[in-house]
Amino acid sequence: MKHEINTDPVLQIDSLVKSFGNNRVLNGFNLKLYEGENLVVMGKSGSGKSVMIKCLVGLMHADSGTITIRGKDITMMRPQELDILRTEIGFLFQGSALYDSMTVRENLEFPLRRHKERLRIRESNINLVKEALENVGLSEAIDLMPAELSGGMKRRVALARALILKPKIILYDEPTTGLDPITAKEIIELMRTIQKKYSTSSLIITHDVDCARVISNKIILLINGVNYIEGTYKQLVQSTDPLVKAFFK
Ligand SMILES: Nc1ncnc2c1ncn2[C@@H]1O[C@H](COP(=O)(O)OP(=O)(O)OP(=O)(O)O)[C@@H](O)[C@H]1O
Repeated sequence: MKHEINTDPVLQIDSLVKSFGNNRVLNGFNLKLYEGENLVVMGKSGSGKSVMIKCLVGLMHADSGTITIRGKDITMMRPQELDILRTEIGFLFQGSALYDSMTVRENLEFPLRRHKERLRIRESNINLVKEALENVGLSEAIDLMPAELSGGMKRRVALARALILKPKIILYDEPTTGLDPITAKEIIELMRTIQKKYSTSSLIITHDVDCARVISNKIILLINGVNYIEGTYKQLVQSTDPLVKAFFK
């Protein structure tokens, strides 16, 4: 792992607390994502992974704690500032979330239209769209509608859209859910290729042990609202703790 020496995390969560009534979902959760790292967060269904992601992208307010992205505390940010910071982060959500009424090309142009000028990106939209589709091996799909794509192709297009503004951080929320094992492997390979090509830092939420094994530099298990344990896949898989073992059966 190439980090933790003389570098600040690109993304840091400190003592995050979030309750819904009496249900304390996050109870002092911490996370540090370093440059070029693939950090996987695993947790059982209902453990608070989505709540953590929602706090991270500003869709939900935490009760307490701080979230720092590239040195800026987002919990103190106004919506406009947050919108700008979001352009530095690519998101790949569960279910791909493409706009069904737009072609692949229009789906990819969407973030460009919103942010290109402010980001001072000079390249033409079409070149950026072509480059992004090339990166995910789908150049030929440029004029198709989402309904004409398979689940794996949709995930690739969503990944191309997440990459089009060349973000330094990518958040993957269940990137392989709903895909057959072969397509899931292809997506994992693609995530690795992209990480190498653009030196992105990735935070990956997944249930998929195979995905965690292949892609992670480090894994955090979110249990009872806290980082129950952190370590490499090798370290965690050797744990004798029944709570940890349950993840790697
Ligand atoms: N808006 C909300 N209002 C009330 N409770 C909520 C809300 N959002 C989430 N919760 C609760 O927070 C807990 C964690 O939910 P969350 O969706 O983060 O789990 P998860 O780890 O992402 O699960 P999964 O792996 O199934 O997606 C659950 O008990 C859920 O009921």
